[in-house]
Parts: sequence; structure tokens; C-alpha cells
Amino acid sequence: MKNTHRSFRLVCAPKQVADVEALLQAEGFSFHGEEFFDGARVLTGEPIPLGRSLAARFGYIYIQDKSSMLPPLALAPARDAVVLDLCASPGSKTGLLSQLVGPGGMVLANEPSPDRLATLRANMRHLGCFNVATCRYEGQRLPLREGAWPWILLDAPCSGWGTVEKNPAAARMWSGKKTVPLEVLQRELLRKAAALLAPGGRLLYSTCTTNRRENEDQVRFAVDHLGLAVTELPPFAGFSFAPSLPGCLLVDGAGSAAQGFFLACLTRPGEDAVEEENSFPPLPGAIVSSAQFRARTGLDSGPPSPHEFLCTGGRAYLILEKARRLFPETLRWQGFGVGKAAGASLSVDPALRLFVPPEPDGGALVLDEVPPIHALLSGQSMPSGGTGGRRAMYYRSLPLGFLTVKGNRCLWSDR
Ligand SMILES: C[S@@+](CC[C@H](N)C(=O)[O-])C[C@H]1O[C@@H](n2cnc3c(N)ncnc32)[C@H](O)[C@@H]1O
Repeated sequence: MKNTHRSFRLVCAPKQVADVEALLQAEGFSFHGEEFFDGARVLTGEPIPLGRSLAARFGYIYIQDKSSMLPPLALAPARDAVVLDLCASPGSKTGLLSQLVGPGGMVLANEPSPDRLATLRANMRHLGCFNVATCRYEGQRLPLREGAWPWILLDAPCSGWGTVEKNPAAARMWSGKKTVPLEVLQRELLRKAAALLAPGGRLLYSTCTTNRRENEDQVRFAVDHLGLAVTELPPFAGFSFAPSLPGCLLVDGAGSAAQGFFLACLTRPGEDAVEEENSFPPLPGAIVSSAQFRARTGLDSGPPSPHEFLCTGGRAYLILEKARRLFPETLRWQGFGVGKAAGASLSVDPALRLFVPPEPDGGALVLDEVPPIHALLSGQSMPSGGTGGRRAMYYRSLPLGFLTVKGNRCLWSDR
């Protein structure tokens, strides 16, 4: 068993923490908590790669350097807030933002690269982040209302000098003057973010580099040319910080057993803006209400916040009412993919735990040990017991997904 400094984040409700930890411990993993965030864990024993653990397989943990958890925590969006994540893939920070704003909040996650956008969407689906909508734009050209976004994360493309321990190529690839195009792009993104920021709003600028030209110089640019002010960030427990601009944080990677990272919180002076709302622009597909969804699938329709479903291109997407109210008609965006749609039929992806009842009922399969879960994942079947072609599966009280019932057997199939 090897010891590492790798860290991960729990992706679950507070009442599920004990079960997620038990699931990890049952497979032999050991870890400890961190003071800066109650969802962070540092791995101390890894009998198999953590990415192959059941907890990771079912989206209850996300492997993430602890420095990378800081930008959402430093932005500190309010519960139920709406956040714009300008440069989002693969979604490490989007996922944490989604947790911080909670089921009543929403994140609009933008990523211009088609491949990376696909990764972002797959990660959000896997983690059950139904309150994340995604879009594909160069951030500097996002067609959003100016002055309307109270919370923005700009985790900018950067030279990655803070990650050289893991990625030695970064230092070679982005040496000397080679970072100039990145610096130009960072300024364009900062200019756009400043324009989108609501009066009184917070913009968190972060990079995983230690390059002054991409960090402190960009903050000076935002203050001198974009009318923003630096709001002091308090240091996070368990990290050590290198000297930087007053109020900004430059994580000392070696001293923190983490990646080097830079964080600056910028605010636009003024009072909170009043949210402008749309009159529900039409969506490109068939709308299924939550009552119709229940009737067609036999499932509870998911999140507590008002929503409906859009069926288009053979897929069904959960659409939060909030998104329809706030996003301008010109924005092309996608809701949370929930399954397949063909004509009037709608089938939910069996691995989506969002639709598994929070408490097991009499027909559910509740497993207290991991070997039967491994057996099911490797294709073995079990006697059935569910109804309606599926049976909810739990580890203790953790929803894992739906088994497919075939005759008098049930089996795991996540297609
Ligand atoms: C540092 S990474 C973001 C990491 C991400 N926030 C996370 O925590 O997983 C920067 C991202 O910006 C994207 N990007 C590149 N050019 C961009 C642009 N013009 N506008 C918005 N995003 C851009 C890159 O494709 C990359 O995915």
C-alpha cells in the first residue's frame, strides 16, 4: 500500500458522509479530513487506484488537488445563488460550486473546446450535478446580460507552473515570453467578466500558475482599467502562502503539499443588481412537465426546485425553471442529461442516483457489504424483487442506481 498526498472531495449530502466513508473503508482506503473544508479528504492508504473505488464509480467522491478546491470556497457563493463559471472543464470547480449553491441554486458552466465540454458534461452527469447548465462559447464572447451576474468564477487558462511536480512539461511549454498569448487571453476574459459582473458582485480570478505576469499583474490590470476592487481573502487553514498582492492568496505548493495556485477576489462597487427575467423563451424540443415525467417513468421527478424536461435529439434533459427565466434567448445551452427520449417514451439512465428514492422502500436491494456490489458490477445477477422493470440499489442508505429486472433476476446495466 503506498502513501500519497492525493486528496479528494466528498460529493454527498452531510447525512451521507458516514456511508461514503464506510464504502471507502470497506475497500481498504484510509484518509483524513482537512480543516479548510469539511468535504476535503487526504488519502493515506490506497490499496487500488482511488479512481477505481466504488465511491468514485458511483460519483460519491471526486479526486481533486486540495488547492483546486479553494477558488469555489473563496468565491463563497450564497446558498441558492446563480454562478457563472467562465472556463469550466473538466468541472472540478463547477462540481464544488454546484454543491455550495445547493439544490435551489444553479451554475452556468462554459467551455469552448468541444472535447472538453463533453468531458465536463460527463463529469457533471456522473456526479449528479443536476443544477449545472452548460454552454460552449469563447468566454469573451458569451452572449449574456451585462451587469447581471453576482457570482463569477474565472479559473483562467494559464501556464500551469503550479502543477510542474505532476506535469513537468508545463514549465518547458510555457517558458519565458511564451506566456504572452495566455496573458492577452486572460485580460480579455477579465474584461468580459468585469462587464458581466453585477454591481456588488464577486469575481474570483484563479490560476494554477506562480507566474506574476498571469497573476498579480492581471489583478493590477483589473483594478487600474476595469473599475474592480480587490476584496481581501482570508487565508485557508492548513495551507502556506507565498508573498503576493495584499488581499490575494498565492498557495505555496511545496509548503502546502498541494499545487501552487493563485486566487484574487475582485468586486464591482455598487448595490446588488435587480435580477432581470425573461418571459420563458421557447426551447428547441418537446417539453415534458414533472407530472408527465412521473406518469411516463413511474419515478419521482427529481430535484425540489421547479423544473421540467426537454426531449430533443433522442435525449431528455432536466431544465430548471430558473435557467429559463435568467438565460437570454440568444444563449445556446444544455440542461442536465437524464436519459433517452423517443416519441412519448422516456427512459432514465439507470446509473443516475438523482431519481433513486432517498430512502429504500420494501422492494429495494440494500447491501451492507461490498462483494455483492462488485459481483453485480461484473455482470452477475441476483434474484429480483423490484417492480416496473427496475429495482433501486443502495449501499446502506446510499442510493447507487437502478438494477434492471429481467424475469426473476435483476442485474446492473448502466446503459
Ligand atoms: C484551467 S482550465 C479550467 C479548469 C476548470 N475550471 C476545473 O476546475 O476543472 C481552463 C479552461 O479554459 C478553457 N478555455 C480556453 N480558452 C477559453 C476561452 N477563450 N474562454 C473560456 N474558456 C477557455 C480551456 O479549454 C480549459 O478547459
